[in-house]
Amino acid sequence: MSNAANVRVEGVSKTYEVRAGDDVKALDRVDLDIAPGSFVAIVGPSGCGKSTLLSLLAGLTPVSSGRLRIDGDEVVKPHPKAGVVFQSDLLLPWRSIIDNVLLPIEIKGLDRAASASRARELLAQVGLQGFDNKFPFELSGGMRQRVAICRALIQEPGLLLMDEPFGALDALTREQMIMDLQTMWLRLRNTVLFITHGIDEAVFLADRVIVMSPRPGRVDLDLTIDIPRPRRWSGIHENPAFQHHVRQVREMFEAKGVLVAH
Ligand SMILES: Nc1ncnc2c1ncn2[C@@H]1O[C@H](COP(=O)(O)OP(=O)(O)OP(=O)(O)O)[C@@H](O)[C@H]1O
Repeated sequence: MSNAANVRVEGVSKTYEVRAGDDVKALDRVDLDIAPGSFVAIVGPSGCGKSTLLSLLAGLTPVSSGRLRIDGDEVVKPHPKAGVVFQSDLLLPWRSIIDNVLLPIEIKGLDRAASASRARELLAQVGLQGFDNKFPFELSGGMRQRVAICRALIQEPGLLLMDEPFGALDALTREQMIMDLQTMWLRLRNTVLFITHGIDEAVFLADRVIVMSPRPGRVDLDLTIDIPRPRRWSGIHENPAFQHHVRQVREMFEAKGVLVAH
């Protein structure tokens, strides 16, 4: 995608002021420079500030200090180039599938009719042709999450921010979605920031895996994953490069006491 965005995180800290004297420091001076068109996964223990980082980049929460930039623009509100997918699909139950996908177009006051065929095309690409006029309650969890991804893609985001998008799915559906996401990204080549608890899905999908420390989150490890693409999930666990990178992440978690070695 020619509009793939560059992301810069410059010394970003975030403290939530819950009540006086009881502040929560979620992120501590995080620096990241994400090249346009790269797929970056962020893994880290629960509560280390992964979702916070994504929410800051989405322009939904202000930083406490430091600076975030998307294509050079300081992020102070949702950036027009960024699309977001959360763990829960957040579809509107009273709108049909196609109307859910077209929601961002309506919000931006763009021409709905002009985008309807693109919406159908996106739905077809994720195996949902013919579902346009169904409603969210008629779809499975995996199908709904595909719709949420289409809704983010309708704006052709140069930056796709994904917060544990497959966390709520069963193992088989998750596997299929991981493969589908790779296929989609190989076609679009936009910049993806993908947050996950799954070390295997991070190493499988990403060009770069960022490992964060326990709270307050900092960057502990920045790994380049150079396994050729397209990668195949079946058999990946026997791939020596894959095993090596998974081990590197696990060893960092063990060193930080996040995982206990047996
Ligand atoms: N709106 C908020 N107000 C106060 N504290 C918050 C808020 N959002 C997050 N926190 C706190 O900030 C810390 C980081 O939370 P965050 O959700 O970013 O972590 P995470 O790494 O995404 O966790 P998980 O992997 O469990 O989803 C946690 O201690 C959390 O309780």
